[in-house]
Amino acid sequence: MSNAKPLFVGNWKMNGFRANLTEILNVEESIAKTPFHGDVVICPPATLAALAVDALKKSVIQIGGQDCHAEEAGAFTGDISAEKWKDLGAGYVIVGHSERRAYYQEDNKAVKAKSKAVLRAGLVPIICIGESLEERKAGKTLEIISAQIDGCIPDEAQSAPIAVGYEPVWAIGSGLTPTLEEISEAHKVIREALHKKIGDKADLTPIVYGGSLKPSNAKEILAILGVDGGLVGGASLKAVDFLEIIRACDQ
Ligand SMILES: O=C(CO)COP(=O)(O)O
Repeated sequence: MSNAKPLFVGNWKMNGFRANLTEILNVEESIAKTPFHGDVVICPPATLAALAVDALKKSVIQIGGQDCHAEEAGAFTGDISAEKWKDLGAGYVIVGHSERRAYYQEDNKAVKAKSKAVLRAGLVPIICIGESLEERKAGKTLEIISAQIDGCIPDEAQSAPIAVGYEPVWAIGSGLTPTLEEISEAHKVIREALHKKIGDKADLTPIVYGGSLKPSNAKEILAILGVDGGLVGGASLKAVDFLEIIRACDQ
């Protein structure tokens, strides 16, 4: 942890059906009772987002988008702008996820434009960064993640809240995670790079870890200084597992 408010994000990706929302509702009460003073966000597929906002209206769980278009509106078939997420009642939007970078060729410049759009709409961007396996093997991890922070964080972040997700690409969905020392080192470097971009506000910005985070490894990873929560994929689809990860946070 750092001085930032803890944040847990369940990124369902292109998974889940209505039934999964019912499951979340069933454990929502437990999340509310958990002695944890952070934010909990679920980012379901767009088809479930409106249902999720309604179902979770009175709950402590907020809804987020998984991506957005950089423009406010227009002829962009299939896309969703940050303003649409805001209109729906979402509080957050994930931008720059490695799957978007890999499958839709989104580079740091595109991620910066999307981050700007989310801030323009008055929402919190969860800006994702992380090295590939090749970059880690070549000893370039710290250099890459610093450059991603430098390239993705817009000036507007100096005066509005953001969150950063550190997700080593090779750890996503693989069951593999970096060592605790490697995670600690990465978060330290990310915070330093953030300082250069947004000054002391970096100390209050949640930097969350993602990549094969699950109930069995959550406690040790969340105990690392500078890890302010989790960005959870697979394990967030099982509400009880997501709850257990949140409970592993010592706040
Ligand atoms: O990509 C992720 C969350 O955005 C992490 O996915 P997993 O938790 O399934 O590894």
